[in-house]
Amino acid sequence: MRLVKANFLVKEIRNKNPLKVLVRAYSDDEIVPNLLRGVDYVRHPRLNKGLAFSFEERQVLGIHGLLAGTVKTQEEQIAICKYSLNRYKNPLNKHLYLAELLDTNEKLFYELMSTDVEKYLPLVYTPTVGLVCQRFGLVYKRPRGLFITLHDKGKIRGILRNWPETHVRAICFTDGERILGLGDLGAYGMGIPIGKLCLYTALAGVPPAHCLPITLDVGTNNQMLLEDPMYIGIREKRATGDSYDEFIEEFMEACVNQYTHSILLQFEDFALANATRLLDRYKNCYCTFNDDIQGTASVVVAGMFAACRITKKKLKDNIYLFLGAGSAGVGIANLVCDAMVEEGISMEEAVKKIYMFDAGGLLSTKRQGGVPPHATKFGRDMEPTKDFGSLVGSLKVTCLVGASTVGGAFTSAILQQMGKNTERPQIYALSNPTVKAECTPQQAYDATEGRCIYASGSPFPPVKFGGKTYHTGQGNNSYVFPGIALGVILCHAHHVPDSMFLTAAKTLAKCVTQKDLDLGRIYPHLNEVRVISSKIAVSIINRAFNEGLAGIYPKPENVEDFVQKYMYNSKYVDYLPDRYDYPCGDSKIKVKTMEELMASLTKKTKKGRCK
Ligand SMILES: NC(=O)C1=CN([C@@H]2O[C@H](COP(=O)(O)OP(=O)(O)OC[C@H]3O[C@@H](n4cnc5c(N)ncnc54)[C@H](OP(=O)(O)O)[C@@H]3O)[C@@H](O)[C@H]2O)C=CC1
Ligand SMILES: CC(=O)C(=O)O
Ligand SMILES: [Mg+2]
Repeated sequence: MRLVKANFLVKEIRNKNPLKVLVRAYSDDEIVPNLLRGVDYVRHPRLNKGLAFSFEERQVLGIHGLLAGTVKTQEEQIAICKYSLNRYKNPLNKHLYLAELLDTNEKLFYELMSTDVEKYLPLVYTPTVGLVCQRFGLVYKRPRGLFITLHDKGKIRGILRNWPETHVRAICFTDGERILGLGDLGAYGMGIPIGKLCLYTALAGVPPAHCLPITLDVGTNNQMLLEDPMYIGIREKRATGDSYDEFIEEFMEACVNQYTHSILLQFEDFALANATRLLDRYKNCYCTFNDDIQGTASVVVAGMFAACRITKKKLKDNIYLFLGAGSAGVGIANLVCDAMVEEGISMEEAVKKIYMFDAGGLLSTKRQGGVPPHATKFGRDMEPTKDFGSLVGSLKVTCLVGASTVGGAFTSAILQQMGKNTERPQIYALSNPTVKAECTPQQAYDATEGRCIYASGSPFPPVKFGGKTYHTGQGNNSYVFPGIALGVILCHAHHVPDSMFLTAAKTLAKCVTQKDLDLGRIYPHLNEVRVISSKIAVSIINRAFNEGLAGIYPKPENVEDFVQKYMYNSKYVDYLPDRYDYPCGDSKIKVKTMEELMASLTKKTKKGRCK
């Protein structure tokens, strides 16, 4: 929501004092709050500017005296925020400071984020968000999203109506069962949709008012939480079977009924048993995607495309071994196959280049219990094995992908073997948060004589090797899901097919510069991500029109402009534009300066026309 124009309606002038006015604020796309008093501009995080209200604004809004006698620019305020943040040593405290800022001054929060995304992202997202979720009972202060519990069955639409924003365009929701690599955190998982949607705005400029975080509280099987006095969710074992499915079904329908069929529904951090099943059920009838399956696939394939420029090979020239054959692992494997098919080999040939491992060992058709249904495509007709390390050597793996939640699983022996298999081994340690990473970049560089191409799900400090410093990149879906969402929202896409994730991967890979590659990263600098998101959005909109999936007509003449115009601007708005159109009684006052405004108001009040 951008306040482009603020029209002030005189509602009441008490004691003939034209400065005490009640005002009504309009925006370009909605009447924000219907009737605001001046003080609401200070109290409402969306409108608040702190000490940046000019003296004129303070007079007109009747807030003079509520603020200290100095006017500070947004830039000066940012400097104070940075100073305050630096004083906290603990990331959780830094997060709490930022959350407080968001709750009091939304624009200042997003403007601060925009000054250094690389620095602030880890505080609102992984790894700190993992800690936030684990402590959510302590962190929780005020509603930043909706909790819908199993006991609300039959009333979900009514709960959606309670959300105060009317222009919701995207919902990110979790049932809290697989929060990062931390497992079942039940209602404490709320930190994830809040964090993800914060990135919609910070990384892709989707207006905050258009985003709704939701936790579907269906219970938890985490005994520690069930016994935790601070736990904020329902104290029941997780619902399963029909009870769970009916609940999800009602939720999906309620969202569409409340916000129309073009509402974007992002599944986040569902456990494997539900993630693929629900995506398959809903992807062709709702505008929906699963970030862990599809978003992750997109970012990893982008990294692989960029890595091709280093290895001088194609995707089809690699042998891939995955540790973890869950939502992320199988999602990536499927998209890599699609990309290899585009390189000219058959799907059958592509699948043969991929080997997958889960907790039960190699996905072998001969193993006891067979291959899980979501991964049957990757079942191998090989002897079962649980010896991951030996497979790395015997298969001559060139690309190692970790999405297992097992921190340190890529031992130095495994990494050394990767260095023997190929000149430039690719190592993706994707599990989050940091402690769950399959290896650190330093370990990967040390074990491969600095020859590896590395990416991790969570950020790591720079690597020192052979007298050089490398800045490895973050293979995290945050590079793609905000931009994809931006495109989908803008063109009212009917669905979000896998092809869109491949499109996003190609767009992201093109943004990687030679300088990035030289620095050791296969992703662009995070501080570029807003521009990248807008490029991804453009490519998604073009794809939606090409595939007949766009819900708007006609196609905008200039898609870049179309995207830019929508994107949220975190700079403060001047609430007193230089020409007021000031309805008063049955006539309008047209003035250019504050002095003219005051003079006109006083004149009209004396005549008794503006009571
Ligand atoms: N970087 C990024 O952008 C993203 C990172 N992730 C991270 O990836 C990790 C996995 O996520 P996701 O796929 O959704 O989770 P899932 O629960 O769907 O899958 C986990 C997989 O890891 C396997 N696994 C567990 N323990 C072992 C073990 N000891 N040895 C081998 N395999 C094992 C599981 O096997 P089994 O089923 O047999 O138990 C399963 O196949 C998480 O840490 C998550 O944070 C996820 C999405 C995005
Ligand atoms: C990044 C992400 O989505 C996850 O770790 O689940
Ligand atoms: Mg996730």
